[in-house]
Amino acid sequence: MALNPVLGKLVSKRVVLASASPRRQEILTNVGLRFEVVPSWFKETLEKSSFAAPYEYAVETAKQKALEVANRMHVKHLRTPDIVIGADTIVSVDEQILEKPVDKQDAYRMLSRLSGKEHSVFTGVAIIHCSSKGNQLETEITDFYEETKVKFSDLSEELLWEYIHSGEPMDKAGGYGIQALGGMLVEYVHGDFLNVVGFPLNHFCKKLAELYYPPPKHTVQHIKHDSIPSVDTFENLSDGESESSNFTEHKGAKKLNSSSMCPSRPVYNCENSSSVRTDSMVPLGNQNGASESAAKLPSKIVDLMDGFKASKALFVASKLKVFDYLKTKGPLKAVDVANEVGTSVCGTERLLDACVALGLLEKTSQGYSNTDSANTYLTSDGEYSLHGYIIHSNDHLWPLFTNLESAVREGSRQNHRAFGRKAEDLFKDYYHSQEVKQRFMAAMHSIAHLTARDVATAFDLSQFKSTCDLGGCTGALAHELIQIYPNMKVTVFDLPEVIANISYFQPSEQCAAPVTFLSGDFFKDNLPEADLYILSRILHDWPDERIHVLLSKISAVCKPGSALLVAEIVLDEQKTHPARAVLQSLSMTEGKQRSGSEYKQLLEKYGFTDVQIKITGTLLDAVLCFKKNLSP
Ligand SMILES: O=c1[nH]cc([C@@H]2O[C@H](COP(=O)(O)OP(=O)(O)OP(=O)(O)O)[C@@H](O)[C@H]2O)c(=O)[nH]1
Repeated sequence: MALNPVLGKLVSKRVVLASASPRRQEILTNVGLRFEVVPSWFKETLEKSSFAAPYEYAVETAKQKALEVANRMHVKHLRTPDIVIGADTIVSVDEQILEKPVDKQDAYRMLSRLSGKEHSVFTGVAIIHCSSKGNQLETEITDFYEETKVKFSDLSEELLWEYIHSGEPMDKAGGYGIQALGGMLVEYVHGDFLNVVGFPLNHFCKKLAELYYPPPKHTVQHIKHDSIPSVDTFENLSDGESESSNFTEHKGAKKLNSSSMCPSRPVYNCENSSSVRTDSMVPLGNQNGASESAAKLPSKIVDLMDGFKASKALFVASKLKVFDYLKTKGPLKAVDVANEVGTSVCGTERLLDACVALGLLEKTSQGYSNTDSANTYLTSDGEYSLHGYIIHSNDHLWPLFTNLESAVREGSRQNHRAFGRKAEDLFKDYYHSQEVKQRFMAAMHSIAHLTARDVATAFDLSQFKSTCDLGGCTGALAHELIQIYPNMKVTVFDLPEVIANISYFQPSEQCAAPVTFLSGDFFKDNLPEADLYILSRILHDWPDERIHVLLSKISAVCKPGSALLVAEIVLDEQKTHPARAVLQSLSMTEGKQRSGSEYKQLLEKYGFTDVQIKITGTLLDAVLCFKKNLSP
């Protein structure tokens, strides 16, 4: 399925997501959908026992959430949205519906019920197309649901309470978040993972494709608005239901006026996870008079045009420590954030709204708060904080990239233009100013910490008893190695100026076998003895002459059978992917990014054999090679 054209159909429309769920916002933002967030005020209080099946409850709740927002926006004389999307996620186990726990005891009740069993997660979704006729809101509703089966392991009391005390269960259906710590409870998932997280993206795209690219006319089964629905799509409407506006909706499955907002017993059967109304809909592409042959929006190019604004919004919010304040004090109104960070209220409000649009923050009537990923990655003390690298990107890379045109024209680094200092002084700069040095170390630490597990586990390194991480900076990778290979002794070898500043970055709990830090210059000084040497994110930075010095030294000190692990982004053979590596090259360091065959060739030149390359699919790939045994 070509996704972009489907989502592209929504580009010119005012799309509203009637949900406060940061996960839903993130899932839709990630695929490039542009939308406003207007959380629904609909209370999830429909009588569960009146629904024949749990998914009917989820679909009806999703619909009522979306209708409440559509109606509110219309009544308030705001511009009526074109499309409102509502969703509701529930867990069903032993014929019970579980929603979000109200407190820790409730979370305990839910999780212990799920322990050791398979359950179903249903997300109901409603897509409401709105239009205004006179003063009346008219809506066309498409709804569907998706089911995913999830099985939990047996959960011990201790694990259960530890998980509950993490706070994660509280805003999540069934009391767990499969995308985070809750993932550890799960034995298997059958079906759409994102459906469990809160939004069945795949089914949603298929639904949009059905709506916007209907099958050729002769295959469409038109249902006349006044026709009697067929028995397999509608349940008996006569059991006590009057012919209310809801009845009209279900009978005709088309137009609703705004008075049909009240939830009432569902009267239709949404079997087969697809709305009974869909087939009867007019192809929407033609509704606003928009021609099908109109130029398709080049969403990728539009995103690239806006990309720098998005990056800068992230950088500025990070620099102002917005995410830190919101983590400890949120939700906060724009004026409170402005007071905390000492900025203008109007500027801050725009910045915060931009962060919401980018999926970094969420906005509710109480104010702005962090999304889960902002707490993890954007706060300066987040578990996998990228704060250091973001500040480095703003303060160092941004000025360099501002001069990219000159860099390309001249084929050289632009430090002199960006910072008034020559490129050769780069490292002197880093280590002479305490502030710049710490910023640089924080940047290196954040990436090293985030990638440490991928690098440490790319190959089984348990055979190596001693490892030396050359240029290992704060020891983020070294600490991870010790965690994974408890028998390994790890030394970090780096410049004295670096080693003098590592204390801030050490993990709080003391590891049983601590990392050894040794000062030295790997171009000049003797290297410590080790079975395994590591060069993580080093080679791409240096010119060939320096690499020659370094690899010759490592090769000389390596005993036969010892190994070298190189962690870098490995380019494809065309040297155009991954984009991160190619874009990094634009900063015009004297070093270069290499393909797998180039690394192989380079390492073999220095006496290493059996070169194995592991493309991890994450931020860093790994290359392992062994020092050749001497010929007999
Ligand atoms: O594994 C996961 N399961 C569920 C979730 C999140 O749980 C909630 C479900 O609640 P609901 O559908 O009622 O949605 P709300 O968050 O209340 O937002 P609305 O404004 O749309 O009502 C949902 O946020 C899921 O994302 C999860 O994160 N992981």
